[in-house]
Amino acid sequence: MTTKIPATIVTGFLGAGKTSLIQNLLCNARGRRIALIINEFGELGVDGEIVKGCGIEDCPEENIVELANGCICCTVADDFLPTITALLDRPNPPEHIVIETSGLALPKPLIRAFNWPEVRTRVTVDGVIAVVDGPAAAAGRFADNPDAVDAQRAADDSLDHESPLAELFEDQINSADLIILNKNDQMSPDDRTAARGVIDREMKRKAKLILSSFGAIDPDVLLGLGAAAEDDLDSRFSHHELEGEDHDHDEFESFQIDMPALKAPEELLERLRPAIAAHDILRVKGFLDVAGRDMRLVLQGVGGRVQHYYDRAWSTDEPRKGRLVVIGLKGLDRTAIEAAVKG
Ligand SMILES: Nc1nc2c(ncn2[C@@H]2O[C@H](COP(=O)(O)OP(=O)(O)OP(=O)(O)O)[C@@H](O)[C@H]2O)c(=O)[nH]1
Repeated sequence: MTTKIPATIVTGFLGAGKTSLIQNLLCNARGRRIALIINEFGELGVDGEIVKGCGIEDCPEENIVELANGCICCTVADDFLPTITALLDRPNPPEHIVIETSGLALPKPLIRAFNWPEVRTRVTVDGVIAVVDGPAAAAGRFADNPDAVDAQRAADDSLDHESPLAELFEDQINSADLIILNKNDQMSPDDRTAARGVIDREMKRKAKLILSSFGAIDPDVLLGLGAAAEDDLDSRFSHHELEGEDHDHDEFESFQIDMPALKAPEELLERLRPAIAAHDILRVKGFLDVAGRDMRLVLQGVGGRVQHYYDRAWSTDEPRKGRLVVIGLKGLDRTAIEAAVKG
């Protein structure tokens, strides 16, 4: 009998901390040969670039495969299956595969893909890990707006739609074998109770919950769950399945802004923060060129929280191009946002 290669699926909403958790996992892999498949919603592969920028010894660049520009759940057959098959066919295949789904992806179609004949005999889903942005959950970001739901039902009582964020949250945590309540450093005891309350309310199956900051969790806890999730699909509730699995992310959109060189990061932050609030931008991330600095500036915005840091020197063979990806609910005013951010 051949042993199947274990695969771990990491899900969770935009900015919850999936990449941070995976970065920590790879840094502490202790010699395990892990391959990483990263999927992003925007065209620009930011997460893959960030992980590669860490130069983790145990995870050479060829072990990081990016699937940008779309959600893995919608491109399973075209993108995901060929990618994983190519990894398995390598002369020296990985010992473990980690898949970071985009923050907008539904995990269930991806888990289901592990039942495809060409994959089923060779890989098993060792576990689905859902990362939750603790402060956002505590603040009610993923809860339904009861007034909006009631108004929708009043207009059409066949509708049972929750907010897109609430639906995704429910689908993601109900697919999980392990839930990571992240950003613990930003939560008060009351926040922690509130965030746990939101999760408990939405959970329809049992999953262990662990608190973390920056996803710093021992790999032995994350890997080796032995869940075989592909055999256990029925216990993993999904809204979109009830609706016929048709899911084209039409509730969300993303676009890219090419940014000129900045004089200093602060000038951008002063423009960005009000733009995020005014346009209810869910996520901004990317790289920036700061005049007179040899280092590339990484910018990360999750809701109203914006962070920035220099991650590595620009290499001589790459253009010093600033680019930001902006993600929000459908209907973003691209022109106004671009004008506000560029200044
Ligand atoms: N304070 C704090 N910040 C965190 C924590 N985890 C992640 N972050 C920050 O939150 C931002 C988003 O983190 P990522 O790890 O990129 O989140 P993600 O889920 O991969 O984001 P997407 O891929 O865009 O969906 C970054 O600025 C992180 O540094 C945490 O535990 N505490």
